[in-house]
Amino acid sequence: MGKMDGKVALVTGGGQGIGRAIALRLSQDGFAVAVVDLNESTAQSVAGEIAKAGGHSLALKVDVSVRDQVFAAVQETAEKLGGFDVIVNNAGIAPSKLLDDVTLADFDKLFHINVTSVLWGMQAAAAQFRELGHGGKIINASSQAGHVGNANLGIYSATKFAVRALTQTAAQEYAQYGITVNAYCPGIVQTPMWSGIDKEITASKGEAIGDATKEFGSKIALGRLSIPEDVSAFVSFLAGPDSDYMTGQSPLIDGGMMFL
Ligand SMILES: NC(=O)C1=CN([C@@H]2O[C@H](COP(=O)(O)OP(=O)(O)OC[C@H]3O[C@@H](n4cnc5c(N)ncnc54)[C@H](O)[C@@H]3O)[C@@H](O)[C@H]2O)C=CC1
Ligand SMILES: CC(=O)C(C)=O
Repeated sequence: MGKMDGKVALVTGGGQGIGRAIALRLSQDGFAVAVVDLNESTAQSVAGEIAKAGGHSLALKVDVSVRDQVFAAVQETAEKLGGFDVIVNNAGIAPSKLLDDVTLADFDKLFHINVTSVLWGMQAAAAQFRELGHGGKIINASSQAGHVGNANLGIYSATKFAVRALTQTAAQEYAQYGITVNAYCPGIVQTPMWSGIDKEITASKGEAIGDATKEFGSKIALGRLSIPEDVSAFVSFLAGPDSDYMTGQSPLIDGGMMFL
């Protein structure tokens, strides 16, 4: 078993991609893990992987943009897994569009799923930590696109800047309760989300599928795209005791893409 035996974590968007890797890694670390996703079957499949490897898990179908559903998921997790110590607000979407083409419906959908959800997750986790009488860790998904505006992904970038703002504010407001709040900011991670972005951007420019990946990829100092496990290793650090003196931070895990 792992260093975090007896602790409980909830991971949103845990059914695939980065969230799946985080759920599996936190389980390896010893956490009991609630795998939360809008897609019930992928959440169940990841919970099944955890159980097969000898861990404890729970799959929950939740739309993270709906406050009551997020609060109910945190409560159910605490009751069924026997505590609550870490939330990873990872779920997100990344449709690409030029700014000129963005509608109010596009804007609202992106902000509700990528930002409002993080607010609900932080509120629900902080309330649960206080009810249980201890501190905890809140970990949010931002992006390199939360440090620099990305062409074709303008509103997505705005949501990820907003996640950094919420992370900094929550770190200040929740420190008095022993709660730390940090974010992770990956570059390109090879997941279904990134494949979708490449397809949309290349189609809009009349390029071949894969060209957007080549263009972004050529800027990575370490010479390779990242995989979900590059991110989950960092989230493991944020979820464990070695990050206890860190709060309000949103570091890049981008292979050196941002300083080139
Ligand atoms: N893949 C990449 O290159 C990067 C991703 N990120 C961020 O990392 C996070 C995870 O990304 P990926 O794993 O690549 O995405 P993905 O699209 O592969 O997986 C996202 C998961 O979130 C779930 N989800 C979407 N909307 C939901 C909702 N309303 N309620 C509950 N679950 C919902 C989906 O069903 C899916 O399982 C996102 O916040 C993303 O913005 C950040 C930087 C780079
Ligand atoms: C999707 C995303 O956040 C990227 C490519 O940084």
